[in-house]
Amino acid sequence: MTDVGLPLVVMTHASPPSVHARLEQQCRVVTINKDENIVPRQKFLEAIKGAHALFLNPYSRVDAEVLDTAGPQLKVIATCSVGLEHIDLKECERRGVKVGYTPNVLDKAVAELAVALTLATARRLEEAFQSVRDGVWGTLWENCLWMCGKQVSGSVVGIVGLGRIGFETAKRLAAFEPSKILYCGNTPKAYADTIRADFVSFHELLETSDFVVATCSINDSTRGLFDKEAFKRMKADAIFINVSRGALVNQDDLYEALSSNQIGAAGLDVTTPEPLPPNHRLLKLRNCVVSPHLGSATVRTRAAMCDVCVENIFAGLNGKDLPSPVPSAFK
Ligand SMILES: O=C(O)C(=O)CO
Repeated sequence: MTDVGLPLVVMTHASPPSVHARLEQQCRVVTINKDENIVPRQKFLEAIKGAHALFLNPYSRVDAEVLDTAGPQLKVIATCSVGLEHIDLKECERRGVKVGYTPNVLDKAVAELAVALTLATARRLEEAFQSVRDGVWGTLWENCLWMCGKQVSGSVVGIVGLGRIGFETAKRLAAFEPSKILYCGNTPKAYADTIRADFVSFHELLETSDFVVATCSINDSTRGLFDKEAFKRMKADAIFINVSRGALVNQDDLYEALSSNQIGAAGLDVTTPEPLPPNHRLLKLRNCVVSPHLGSATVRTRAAMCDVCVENIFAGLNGKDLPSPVPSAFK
């Protein structure tokens, strides 16, 4: 049987075999890049010509050029992410191309990573592992403050943006018995009462928290939120964690704050750019830990995200409403 009459789905990345198999029941599937994280732009443009659906990772920018290149038969774009800043949503809407994304299914995985990064940064785990490899473990207890870090219990935890991911993160950190949980954002949230979190201003949160955890989404009002001014307001031993987007942070200001010990340490799962070049000056700092944007990177969560994408693609190709559409408020 020939599959030439089937709609063409172009995927930017490899996915679990079961996801492929489901798509192949109804579509022709082309995977652009099976090995590398980020598809080079030219390769992406070449591959999408004639596509009816795009199945994207969040590193593939969709703009007018992409939509022109794909052609007018393009019906649906399914991004395997909750972040949408790589897609020109207005341009898609203008052309009648539906866009679906993957909220909800990744909240818990990102929250677990936020907790892991918080603990790894607070307990200096990267330095600690390295000290064992370097054979300097022997100094332990010659100085009882050797390799000492901070603990969450008894500390003030501040969550910037108590949305779905922020709430899941706060719930998990609550189990460590912080003295207080604070949060800030546009409006107080009723569900914050279940973890006894207090709504405060951004400035009060910065000035009071021992741990400042950024989980808010990126938009015009949060871009560059963590700048020189913000770091100046934080406590001298504050720990800053970012699992949202690198663009929330002015990285030069963060570097200054960390290298001058204006704040204690930072744990970043997101940076600008991504990947962060291995010789970047942030990576030379003892008090900065960086993971390679692993928030949703568990086998189960990635499979769930891919499943949502498949459902969005099938619905879009069949002219139906997407089960997980981008809300019109985001456009
Ligand atoms: O889905 C996204 O946008 C993420 O960044 C998850 O880590």
